[in-house]
Amino acid sequence: MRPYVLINSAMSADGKISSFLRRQVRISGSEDLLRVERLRAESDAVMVGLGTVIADDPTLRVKSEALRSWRLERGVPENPLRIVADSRARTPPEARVLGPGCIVAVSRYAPEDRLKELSERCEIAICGEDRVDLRELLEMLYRRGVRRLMVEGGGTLNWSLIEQGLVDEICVFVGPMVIGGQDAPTLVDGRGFPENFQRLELESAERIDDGLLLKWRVVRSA
Ligand SMILES: NC(=O)C1=CN([C@@H]2O[C@H](COP(=O)(O)OP(=O)(O)OC[C@H]3O[C@@H](n4cnc5c(N)ncnc54)[C@H](OP(=O)(O)O)[C@@H]3O)[C@@H](O)[C@H]2O)C=CC1
Ligand SMILES: Nc1nc(O)c(N)c(N[C@@H]2O[C@H](COP(=O)(O)O)[C@@H](O)[C@H]2O)n1
Repeated sequence: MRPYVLINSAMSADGKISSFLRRQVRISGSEDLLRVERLRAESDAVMVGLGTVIADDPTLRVKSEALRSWRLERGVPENPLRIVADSRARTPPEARVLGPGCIVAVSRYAPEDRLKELSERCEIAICGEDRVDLRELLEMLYRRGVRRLMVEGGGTLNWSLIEQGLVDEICVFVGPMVIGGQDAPTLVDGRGFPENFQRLELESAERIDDGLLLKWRVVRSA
């Protein structure tokens, strides 16, 4: 058993989630950021890959005091669990995502000294031989009570999850800009499907913040 998995992302009109500099680009408008904040608050855990930690240094916490109180009233911690997929335990010790409530998922390939240092700042979960085994990780999270997992990118992690059939829903805010660049990260990177592309079913399309919020359901092949 695994949690319900929702990818949330913001991309430019040309499908980029950042520029070729791979630094955080503000694509969402204020209304979309509020929506993302609510999605975080409604999730049991929020996950990113190491690439996003290095590029964006996200907190992955719920910033709104009202939403944190809303969670507490429901008997859950102020913030969802924060998960980083990081096969070789390269998360910088000063990364803002670390601290109580953070799990760094590593592979058995992760060096002992890095694990020792990181384990002072977060919980470590070992899943997979040379790369984080995402299915194993999701099953472990389910056993720990995670029923709804929000994935906040980037394109490499999104690809692995989609390729392995581990995603249920994709929410994308398409912002009013062109970023361009053949090396700029896109919503889904990785190797890509040569054929038999992952099919999606459009659930809704809504105009917000001078952009478009698209919600897609991932179609399971029979
Ligand atoms: N606009 C938006 O909504 C968002 C934009 N971004 C942007 O995306 C860019 C970062 O993208 P990207 O580098 O792809 O980052 P990811 O967050 O996808 O992290 C990728 C890394 O995760 C690690 N990882 C561990 N296990 C796996 C696995 N099974 N499958 C895939 N990856 C795994 C890998 O490192 P290792 O092999 O060492 O484990 C991999 O290099 C930045 O520019 C950031 O600003 C990011 C999030 C949202
Ligand atoms: N929804 C959304 N819109 C954008 O324009 C973005 N650049 C991102 N990036 C994601 O948001 C995370 C920031 O997290 P914190 O607010 O610092 O906790 C970042 O890591 C990306 O996942 N998202």
